[in-house]
Amino acid sequence: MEAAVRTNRLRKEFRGTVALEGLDLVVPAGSVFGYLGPNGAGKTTTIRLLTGLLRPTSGNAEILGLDVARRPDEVQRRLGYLPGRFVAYADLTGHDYLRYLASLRGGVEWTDVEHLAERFDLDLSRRIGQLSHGNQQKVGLVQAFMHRPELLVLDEPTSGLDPIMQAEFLTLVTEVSRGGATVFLSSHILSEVEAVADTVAILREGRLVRTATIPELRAQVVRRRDLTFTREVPVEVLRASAQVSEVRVHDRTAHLVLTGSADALVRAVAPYGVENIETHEADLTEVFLRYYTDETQGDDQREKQEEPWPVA
Ligand SMILES: Nc1ncnc2c1ncn2[C@@H]1O[C@H](COP(=O)(O)OP(=O)(O)OP(=O)(O)O)[C@@H](O)[C@H]1O
Repeated sequence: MEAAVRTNRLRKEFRGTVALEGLDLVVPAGSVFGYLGPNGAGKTTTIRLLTGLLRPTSGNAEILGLDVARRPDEVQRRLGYLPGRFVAYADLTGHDYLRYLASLRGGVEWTDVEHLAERFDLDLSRRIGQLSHGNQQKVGLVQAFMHRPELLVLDEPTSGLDPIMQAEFLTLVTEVSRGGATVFLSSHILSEVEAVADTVAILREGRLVRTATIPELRAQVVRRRDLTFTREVPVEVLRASAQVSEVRVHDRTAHLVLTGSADALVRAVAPYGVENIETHEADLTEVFLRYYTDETQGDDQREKQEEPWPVA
């Protein structure tokens, strides 16, 4: 598999603080890769290592087949990079600033800049210092995309954007990805990652805790139903059901984890007098948050700790 980004036991320590430990990442060329983790997990540190702005304590990173520490200039020329805190020259207009960057970089079609500014409803004639945070962020986005890079490394790109602009950004990511570019996207917003990413990596306390495709994570979403019966819970029927993987009983209510069809289950238990069905639709957020908080415990222990009802 061709990798746009590959890291090998990448490690970064800041005077006694280990920000990143033994990171082995492979980002397939042409993919949209979501990079997630709670505050302080090491996402920005990773991105600064990938873009050659920091030197690793040990290990290495390759971008588009180039060793970043050895060839930072070439890496930076070929990337599109949006830093987490985008700062530009406040006294320049968006137009003059982007012209300046385009002349430094070379290979920029000015019509691409104009189209991007139009898409993001960005007024290039205003001084950057007078723009709102969200509009400054748009200048950052335009400079990251304007030279049609093969790889985009974006640190919290939708920070400050309103929902319409967030949606526009996601459309742009999808378009460049269809065009063959790779997008490495760090984010706190799970829904946007879910909407565009093929693969996500979850980082916690400087370590990678999971890399998975969105369908793999979706398969972990637990569907729960609480069925209350008019008389005693038909425990054996529920346990024998192919639709159910877990049964806990409290009084006349069965708390279930569904693995199959809810309709089939309801038909199977209808003769036993179902009084009420409550649905708890979990979403991907629940899966992500499990990795953010206590992944080290593993699923078995978690189940035991969360057991508020007697197990049938
Ligand atoms: N220049 C630095 N000097 C000292 N410690 C640093 C430095 N940069 C980052 N750190 C530490 O490294 C760890 C990871 O920080 P990093 O900014 O990479 O996290 P993050 O995942 O990007 O967080 P956030 O989501 O809050 O932006 C933190 O403990 C942070 O305090």
